[in-house]
Amino acid sequence: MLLKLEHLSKSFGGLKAVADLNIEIGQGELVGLIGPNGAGKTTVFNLLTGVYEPSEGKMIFAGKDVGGLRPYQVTHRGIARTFQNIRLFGDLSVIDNVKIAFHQHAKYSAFSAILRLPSFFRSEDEMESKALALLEVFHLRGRAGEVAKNLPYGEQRRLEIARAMATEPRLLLLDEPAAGMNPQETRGLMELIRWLRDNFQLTILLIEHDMSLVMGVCERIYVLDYGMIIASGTPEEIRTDPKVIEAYLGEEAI
Ligand SMILES: Nc1ncnc2c1ncn2[C@@H]1O[C@H](COP(=O)(O)OP(=O)(O)OP(=O)(O)O)[C@@H](O)[C@H]1O
Repeated sequence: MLLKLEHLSKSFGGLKAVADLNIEIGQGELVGLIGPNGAGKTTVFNLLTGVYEPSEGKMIFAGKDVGGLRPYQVTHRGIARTFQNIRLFGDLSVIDNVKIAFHQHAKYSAFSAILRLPSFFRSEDEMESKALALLEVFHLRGRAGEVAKNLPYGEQRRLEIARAMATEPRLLLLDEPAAGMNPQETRGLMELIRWLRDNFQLTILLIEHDMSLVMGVCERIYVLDYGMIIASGTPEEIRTDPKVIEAYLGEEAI
């Protein structure tokens, strides 16, 4: 098991945003986390990445408790994320956005081996080649010199994932990666997510409201409502679960 959340809870004052959560994710799995607005999904990511400390419970990643670690320590352990609202260095070039992320990279990685690159980059040239190789993967190499904020929205989202990948994670957390994308961009994103998982020995946990993406790429799905898991299973099981339909999907989804 790569990630195990045991009785994880987070309270804000009287509000239990996450309540007694139990989640297990195996190496290489592609798992979805869905649920209505305010269900606690982003709070789970904030707990996992050290933004918040759990009120109760444990988070075991790669056999070690990551509860109470600072965000940079979590990155070093091999967990990376993207945000619901894109967070890039808008005034910097596309390639500089990636280079900055290299500085926070994790120790463990299949990344360098896959791109056939040495795992250490002593010179600026080496850093440049590694950044370009990564941009190539995300079909952004031609944009390397452009200012990040000038990219079309879908490309900014891809750049955000590229930056997360630059830290060489074992677990990638994607918070609404399809938000604001048109259907064609969403289809491209689905292919990219599958490709990343398959080629980087990556495990992916994603939050998403776009059901075509969730049902299309996830092998397993957890459904949160009021901080609690109300269902988990395959996309087919989730689609037809009466509790999920009532709390989230609505009758029209059937
Ligand atoms: N820092 C905070 N302080 C107080 N309450 C918070 C804080 N962060 C989240 N909450 C509350 O916790 C609950 C869960 O919020 P969270 O953002 O995790 O939901 P979500 O499932 O990600 O929702 P959405 O789909 O709208 O992004 C909400 O009621 C929210 O208002």
